[in-house]
Amino acid sequence: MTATKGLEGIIATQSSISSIIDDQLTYVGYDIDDLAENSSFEEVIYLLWNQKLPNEQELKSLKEDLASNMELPQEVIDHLKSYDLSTVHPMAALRTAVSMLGLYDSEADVMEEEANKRKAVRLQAKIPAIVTAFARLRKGQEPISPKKEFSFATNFLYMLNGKEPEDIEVEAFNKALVLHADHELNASTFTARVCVATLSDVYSGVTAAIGALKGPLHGGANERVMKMLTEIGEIDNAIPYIKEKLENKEKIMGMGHRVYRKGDPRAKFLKEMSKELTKLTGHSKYYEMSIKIEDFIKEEKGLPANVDFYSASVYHSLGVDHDLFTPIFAVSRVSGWLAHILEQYDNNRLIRPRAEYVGPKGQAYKAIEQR
Ligand SMILES: CC(=O)SCCNC(=O)CCNC(=O)[C@H](O)C(C)(C)COP(=O)(O)OP(=O)(O)OC[C@H]1O[C@@H](n2cnc3c(N)ncnc32)[C@H](O)[C@@H]1OP(=O)(O)O
Ligand SMILES: O=C([O-])CC(=O)C(=O)O
Repeated sequence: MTATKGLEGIIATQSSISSIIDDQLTYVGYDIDDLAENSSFEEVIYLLWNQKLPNEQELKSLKEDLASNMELPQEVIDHLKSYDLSTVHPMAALRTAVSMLGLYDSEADVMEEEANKRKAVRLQAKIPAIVTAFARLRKGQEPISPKKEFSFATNFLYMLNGKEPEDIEVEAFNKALVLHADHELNASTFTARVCVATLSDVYSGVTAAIGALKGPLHGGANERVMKMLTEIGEIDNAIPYIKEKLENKEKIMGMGHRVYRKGDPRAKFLKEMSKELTKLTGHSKYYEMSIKIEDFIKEEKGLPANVDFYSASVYHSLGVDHDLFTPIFAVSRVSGWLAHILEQYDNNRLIRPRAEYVGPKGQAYKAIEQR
């Protein structure tokens, strides 16, 4: 038995949800380019959970279910208020609040398929409510209730900012949600599947996945991309800054990917949005800097930009606090986690790989006074 570091290239499960073949991403066989251009995030949620696109009635019903499940238990809001809001990272708050939601769901441990689907709707609806409630509470503002007539993307921006968003903001945010929704067996999705394969509950699976997404090598990279762009400050500083990082063997956030070698098909959409939105909001320098960094890293290291790279300047242009970038990733990716959790339950077997033992062998126990 020999271990493959980071399980690179290992096929760990079969799945009908999304695929990456020759650097192209599909959700249930639909090309991501097609979905990014045409679909609403709600359609994508339906697609991932049901392996088919919804008809008008099915979509209407899902939209109503989501909008009517966004209210949070008062206990969760009170709990958020009890944190030290000036220091707690929103991903840590989200991880804890999602775990807490399970305490107030009477079906939390009911393992029937229909009950799991109902919990999926509740989690998909309540995660944006947690993120926006946290964001408002730490600014001394009260959480805002969603509006039933609003789309998912509109409601998120409305609950965050307290005003109805512009069409261009909704369009960009909807597209970002579609692009981040699922990605085969990425680290957080794998975490969710490992967790529920023990027949643990949906809340445990999603809580575990949030923990995995939080790390800087995964979803946490988007916040760090913005930190990098802010530190660089001016376009002319970009290349010297990156050269120094590379000399110090530091990784450039938002660059590289375990699966994509030539390029991430989602990045072009985010790049285009970044160009448009940064221009509109007077933040073009972040787009210009990003281009320089992308070209330089491609040339020097042969590494492409990943989904986190241009999403940073997109969210910045939408006026989102930088530490909310990864929670926003979770708002979208939970749709994929839930699809994978349902798929795992549907054809479950405990996930339990082996380790190649490389430690010492044949040691004789010594009494403590002889060590
Ligand atoms: C939504 C997502 O999760 S997308 C990924 C988000 N993460 C990031 O953007 C963080 C930065 N990127 C990375 O750390 C990596 O590219 C990963 C973790 C995403 C993928 O990594 P892997 O394919 O496993 O590559 P690994 O980390 O083993 O690196 C292989 C080589 O490429 C280099 N490399 C990989 N990514 C980068 C990077 N972003 N900057 C500089 N060098 C890099 C490594 O230093 C290493 O070089 P070496 O062989 O000379 O030591
Ligand atoms: O797939 C991965 O390794 C990382 C990820 O989640 C993504 O790119 O969306």
